[in-house]
Amino acid sequence: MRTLVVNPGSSSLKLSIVDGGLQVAARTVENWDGSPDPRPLQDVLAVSGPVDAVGVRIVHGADRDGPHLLDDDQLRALEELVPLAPLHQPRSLALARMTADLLPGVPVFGCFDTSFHTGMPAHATTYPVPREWTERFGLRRYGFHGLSCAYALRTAAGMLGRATEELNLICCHIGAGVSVTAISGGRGVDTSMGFTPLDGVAMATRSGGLDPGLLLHVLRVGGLSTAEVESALNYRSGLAGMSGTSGDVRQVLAARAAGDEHADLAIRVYLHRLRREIAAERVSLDRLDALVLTGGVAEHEPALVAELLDGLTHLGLAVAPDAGLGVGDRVISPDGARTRVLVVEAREDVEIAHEIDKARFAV
Ligand SMILES: Nc1ncnc2c1ncn2[C@@H]1O[C@H](COP(=O)(O)OP(=O)(O)O)[C@@H](O)[C@H]1O
Ligand SMILES: CC(=O)OP(=O)(O)O
Ligand SMILES: [Mg+2]
Repeated sequence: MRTLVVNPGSSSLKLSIVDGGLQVAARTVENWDGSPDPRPLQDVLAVSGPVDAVGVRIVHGADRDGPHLLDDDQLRALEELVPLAPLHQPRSLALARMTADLLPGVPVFGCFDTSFHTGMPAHATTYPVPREWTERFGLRRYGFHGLSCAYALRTAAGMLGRATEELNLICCHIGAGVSVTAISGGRGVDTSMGFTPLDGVAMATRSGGLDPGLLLHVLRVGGLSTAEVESALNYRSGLAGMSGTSGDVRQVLAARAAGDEHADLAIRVYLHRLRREIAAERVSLDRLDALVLTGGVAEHEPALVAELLDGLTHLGLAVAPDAGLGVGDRVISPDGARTRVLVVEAREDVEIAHEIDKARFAV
């Protein structure tokens, strides 16, 4: 079965045609401004020819477990989640509508970042706020990057020769969005992103978790509107906000190498928060088999990965001295290490096509 996968991230639009688990055509728009332009879709379809299904990555699916056919009712229901993922949800829904128009008669499925985390225990999903708020506002930790985690888990299991259900992993997705997830029994058991993908560690342009008192202070003394605060936390924080350079790790690293002290501090904060979160996720696992690093930064910045791991030796994590030279999915921990460290290419496209194949076969 041939599937067109549409993956709108916060910094890029990734289009991929997957057939039998393999990518047969692809098109990536880097530094994507979010405009729903049909041309990249038309280009990739011109290369691949007809497709049997479309899979759209949708970041917020609330408690939806597995792919859903995106009919008008589903799209309307998913529209209600826009305020909980303002960077992603509108883009995904616009693209779902556009592909349905471009490919009449081809089923369009939504596959959700949240599905992998729907089995999280209540002690990980519940916020310590008045119970009345939890019920009235539907507050809970959802977790995101679940399609990436599911693919990383399947790949790690293959690399380590173990069944997915028996592996205990920490998966760090380090792209424009960054998250850390504890995985056990084939599912997420705790994760750094929360009710929204703004929580957790520092990201390219997002702040990650903050002291709620800090936000109250800024609102009280700064006279800022909700929209101004939302925009600052989503687009002008994280690496971009701290460095004043860019949210792109490549540019911040270049500025640091040129002696820029703000870029240097930004990288130190970014790594410190990642290490803190990795240590925090460790408490949800009775044993850690492997740390899996995935996403554009993990895949392409071996020196930064080595710097990250340098501060994690107390968790039994280390990188082999010659690890930086590898490409593709690889083990980077030293030979014989009890806890392995893996770098796995983020392939949400392959995972989405896999989920749709499974769902259609089950019908
Ligand atoms: N050689 C590289 N190619 C692409 N991205 C890179 C490279 N080196 C570092 N990166 C980082 O990876 C980030 C993109 O990661 P990716 O997982 O593709 O993001 P997303 O899917 O969240 O848009 C870029 O912002 C950049 O900082
Ligand atoms: C959930 C999320 O942050 O996704 P991305 O990294 O693609 O922006
Ligand atoms: Mg991504």
